[in-house]
Amino acid sequence: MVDLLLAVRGLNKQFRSGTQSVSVLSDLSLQLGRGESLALTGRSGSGKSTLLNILCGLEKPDAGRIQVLEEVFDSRKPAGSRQAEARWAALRRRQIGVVFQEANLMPALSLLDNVRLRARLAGQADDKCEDWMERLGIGELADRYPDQVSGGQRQRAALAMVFAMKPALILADEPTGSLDRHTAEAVTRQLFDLQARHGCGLILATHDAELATRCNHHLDLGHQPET
Ligand SMILES: Nc1ncnc2c1ncn2[C@@H]1O[C@H](COP(=O)(O)OP(=O)(O)OP(=O)(O)O)[C@@H](O)[C@H]1O
Repeated sequence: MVDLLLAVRGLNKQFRSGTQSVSVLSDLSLQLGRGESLALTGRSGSGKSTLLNILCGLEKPDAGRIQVLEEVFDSRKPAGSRQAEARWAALRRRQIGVVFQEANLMPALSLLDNVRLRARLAGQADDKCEDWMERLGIGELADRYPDQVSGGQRQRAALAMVFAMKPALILADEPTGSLDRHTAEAVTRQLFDLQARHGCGLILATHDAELATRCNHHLDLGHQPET
């Protein structure tokens, strides 16, 4: 039996703008085991990024229950919101690695120091950071600062940060979205290779149908109601 990493039940999320209410996620449930991968697909605006944000605690659902490892967040039994935020922050520091569209790099640190910092914050050794950067094809850019490299290179640095922290779960929003085909293929290989070696879970949002077929599971958010 697969060891469960993530279990989501009855997730609902609406956004309100003025008098209008837009339902983005409606009664959504999913499960992910250790070592499993899930592709989130769906038209633009179908809620992929919103779901990823909820799964790492950066966005609050209106209703639903989320279990990540041993931590449970249940809208019916709201703990103090500060306490819940602290538990989410601890998960993001050590267990959940996020690669979002806007790479989260510290502008005052070189790419390598960004990766090293991420490893240390997660309680990992930082001696493999240069190696991760090499494997992602940005080894030569180690001493550059985030504003001295391209968007795709920043995205790969963000991936190196996630690899260095050795999380239990990786959440990636269009991880190859700004890369050319050749680089995207190399980065994808590293991502799946890491996942297989460390047995972590992977959820990725993508518009790339071929990338989605490489995952164990596939969830199409396109059918979610719009209003
Ligand atoms: N803070 C917000 N306030 C109001 N509406 C929002 C907010 N964030 C997202 N939305 C809306 O929620 C819907 C889902 O957005 P989301 O970014 O999750 O979609 P997506 O599937 O990731 O899109 P894409 O493929 O274009 O990245 C969209 O209609 C978006 O406009």
